[in-house]
Amino acid sequence: MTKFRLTDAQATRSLGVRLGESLPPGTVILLEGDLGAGKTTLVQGIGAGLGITDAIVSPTFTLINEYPEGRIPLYHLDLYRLEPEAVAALDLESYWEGVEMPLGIVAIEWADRLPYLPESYLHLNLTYLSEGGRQAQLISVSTGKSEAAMELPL
Ligand SMILES: Nc1ncnc2c1ncn2[C@@H]1O[C@H](COP(=O)(O)OP(=O)(O)OP(=O)(O)O)[C@@H](O)[C@H]1O
Ligand SMILES: [Mg+2]
Repeated sequence: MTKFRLTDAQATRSLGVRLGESLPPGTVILLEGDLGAGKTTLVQGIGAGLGITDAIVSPTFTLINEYPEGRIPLYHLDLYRLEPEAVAALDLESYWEGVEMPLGIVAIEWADRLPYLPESYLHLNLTYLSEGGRQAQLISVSTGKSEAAMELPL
C-alpha cells in the first residue's frame, strides 16, 4: 500500500498524471472517497498523463465517457446515481477484458456500487485531512488464483 498526502487539487491532479503516464493497458482503477474527495480531479490528471486534450468531465447521462486519443484509451465511469442492477447491465467486463474495445485504463468513481469486480485492479481511496487537503491510499489487489497483483507503478 502506498499513501500520498495531497495538499491541494494540483497535487491530486499530479498523482493522476503520473498514473496516466505509467499504467499499462487493461488497468482498472477503482476510486472511492466521499463527495468532493477529488475522484474526478484525479481522473482529469490521468487523462492529462495519457496525453488526452479533450476536457474530462464527470459522466452523468452518458454513464461512460470514452477518450480514445491518448497513449491508450481512457474509459471514465461514475456509478453514483446507479442502482446495482443498472451497473450490472452496463456489461463492464468488456471494458477491462478488451473484448469489444481496445484495452485501456478504466477509471470508476463510486466503485463501491460495483456488483462484481475484475480479477485484479488498483484501489484508490481518497479521504479528507482535517488540516485541509486529502490523503490518497493506493493498493494493488488481485483476486485471481494464478494472477499476481500488479506492482504499484509509483
Ligand atoms: N487534494 C486536494 N485538496 C483540496 N481540494 C481538492 C484536492 N483534490 C481535489 N480538490 C477539490 O475538491 C473539489 C471536488 O473535487 P472532485 O470533483 O474531483 O471530487 P469528486 O470526488 O469527483 O466529487 P463527486 O463525489 O461529486 O464525484 C474540487 O474543487 C477540487 O478542485
Ligand atoms: Mg466526481
